[in-house]
Amino acid sequence: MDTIFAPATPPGKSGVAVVRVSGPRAHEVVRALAGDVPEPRRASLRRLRDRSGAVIDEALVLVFAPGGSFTGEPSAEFQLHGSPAVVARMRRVLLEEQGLRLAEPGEFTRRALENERLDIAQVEGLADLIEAETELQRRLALRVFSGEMRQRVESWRERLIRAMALVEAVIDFADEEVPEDVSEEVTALLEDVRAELTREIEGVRAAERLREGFEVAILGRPNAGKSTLLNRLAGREAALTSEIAGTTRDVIEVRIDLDGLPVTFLDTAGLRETDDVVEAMGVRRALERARAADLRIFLQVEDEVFPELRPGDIVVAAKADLRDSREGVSGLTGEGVDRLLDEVKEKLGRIASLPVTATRERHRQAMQAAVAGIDRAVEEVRQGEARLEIAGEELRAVVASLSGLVGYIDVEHVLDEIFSRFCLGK
Ligand SMILES: Nc1nc2c(ncn2[C@@H]2O[C@H](COP(=O)(O)OP(=O)(O)OP(=O)(O)O)[C@@H](O)[C@H]2O)c(=O)[nH]1
Repeated sequence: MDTIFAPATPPGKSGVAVVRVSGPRAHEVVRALAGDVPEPRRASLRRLRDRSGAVIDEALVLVFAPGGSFTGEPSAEFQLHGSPAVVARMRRVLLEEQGLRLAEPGEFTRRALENERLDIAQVEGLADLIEAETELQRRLALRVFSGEMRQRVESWRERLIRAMALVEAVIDFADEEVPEDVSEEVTALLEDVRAELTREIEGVRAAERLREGFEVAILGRPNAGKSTLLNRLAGREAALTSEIAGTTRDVIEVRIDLDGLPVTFLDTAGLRETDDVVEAMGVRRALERARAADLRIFLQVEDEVFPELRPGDIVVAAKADLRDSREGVSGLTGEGVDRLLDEVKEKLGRIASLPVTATRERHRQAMQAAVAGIDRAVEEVRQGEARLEIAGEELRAVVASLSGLVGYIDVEHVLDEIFSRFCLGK
């Protein structure tokens, strides 16, 4: 096993730059640079020197014993002064004098997984945590990272195994007339697990939105004031506005942190029949994006109707500043914008508040397969004693598919997907 190292902090100037080292030779490297190996987990100030004795930097050194490190290996962290020159010097010493290898993106985490310090769902949570930009994303990622998936899988497994044991007891003692009717208890256990899985599956879409961001499309006639509203939301001139109808032709996106909800607002071409080929393409694209969006805001100029309107969408009067009633929203003056945002928050927040741990398509598929397997098992049990053996087989497959959610084995393709997005030093 190679001993690897990587800067854990981004390149550039900073107060402190952290360089991590992990692998069998980590402590030996600390001794070579710092003169001794400080007590594990105690921050110790040391003068780091290269082989010639020249000082590299004065740094805090943190040593971790194999059982108590992130990777599960002997490891160490050097907290250097955050200058590009210090980090470059350190890097050269570790590469050339100590013969270490620069870690690949995600390699520390991969080792943590291989040493069973983390399960695969936690690795997914960690990836999301590093990517988290908003408060709700952080909370969701932390829940997954903290190992909640493993707890749930464990509780499903226990009940499934109990059901399997009951089924097998009947099979084993078939000749001895032990079998009282177990089908009721088995079915109850299975229905229980099934209900929880279904709830998780229903939450995946919401969790995915939370991870990747919600889309809210702004729609309406040309000149309704869509671009002006978007710019108001963005706090900058993201979209061109003009008194000429048909100004916006492509979809313009603005990403906003709406009290923890990651929301992308889409400004779209005004909806109208047009002979202009390019504008018509814009209208078509607007409608496509609006269809896929999580929520649509229709800016209403008069009392036109919107065939694209769906339940839950928002219709709001445009250019409130020109109206006697002052109802609606005005991108120009900002009137009604907070009210509109509250409504958006309320609607998206409802989607985002489901208490799920399943956050990815991979989880959904495994759970869906488990539900299908449970359904087949329940059906076999219903068919009577002769079919119990098949029911048992089904349940074994269900357990396997749920174990895969947190499994340590068979995860290569999952890892490649996750680690391709990891940053260096994690
Ligand atoms: N009084 C008033 N004028 C507005 C408001 N919003 C937009 N306008 C004006 O209406 C005109 C059209 O605004 P845009 O924001 O470009 O409208 P749009 O819906 O994006 O138009 P298209 O890109 O053509 O679809 C511009 O002259 C704006 O200054 C508003 O809230 N109040």
